[in-house]
Amino acid sequence: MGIVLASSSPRRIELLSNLNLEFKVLKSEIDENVNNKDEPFITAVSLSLQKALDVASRVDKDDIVIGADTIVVFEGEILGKPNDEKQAYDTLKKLSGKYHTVVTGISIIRLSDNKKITDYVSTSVKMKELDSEKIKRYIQTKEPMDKAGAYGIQGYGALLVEKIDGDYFNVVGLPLAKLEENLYRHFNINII
Ligand SMILES: Cc1cn([C@H]2C[C@H](O)[C@@H](COP(=O)(O)OP(=O)(O)OP(=O)(O)O)O2)c(=O)[nH]c1=O
Repeated sequence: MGIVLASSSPRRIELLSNLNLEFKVLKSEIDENVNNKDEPFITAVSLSLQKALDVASRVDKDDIVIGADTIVVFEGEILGKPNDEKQAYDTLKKLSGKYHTVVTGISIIRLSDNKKITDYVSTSVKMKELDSEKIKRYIQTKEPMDKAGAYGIQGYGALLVEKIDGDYFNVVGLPLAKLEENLYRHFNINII
């Protein structure tokens, strides 16, 4: 029996490593199709479950598999990862000076006893007013490209954020306290 993180995200791997938990990493191969008709948290939870199920089918049935998906929601619309610099610019322009919500869905599953636990965490983030020059310079750092909402709060993106209300780690991509709560309650795993 082991723990498997169904993710290729270096942020998630690093966050989980900080807890001194032994785990393997396996990347899921699902298509991340976002359906804007569902409530955003349903999208995040559903994608996290698809990632966990995909990886669970390739590991030991006794393994506990963790999947996560982070989305950025602005005025009810999901803002995904930008496909190009123009999209990154448009996303950051939208977020400038306003509040948005970062939602991470998590799924923890074990096929041997058919346990499938899902949960999510929302964090409210207020961006500073960003002028066009600042946005362009930020895009030049290349940081926005692989990130939901076109920014990374853990990097230069920290300089764009005015304040947050909620779990910081959720914004980075893995709500550690909520994850630990579920690992303890449903799988009897005690980290500290
Ligand atoms: C808002 C925000 C997002 N992000 C990242 C977290 C996620 O990695 C990414 C959202 O994409 P995800 O699809 O959640 O994750 P991923 O494709 O990077 O990795 P995998 O599916 O293999 O687990 O955006 C930050 O790193 N910092 C931030 O401040």
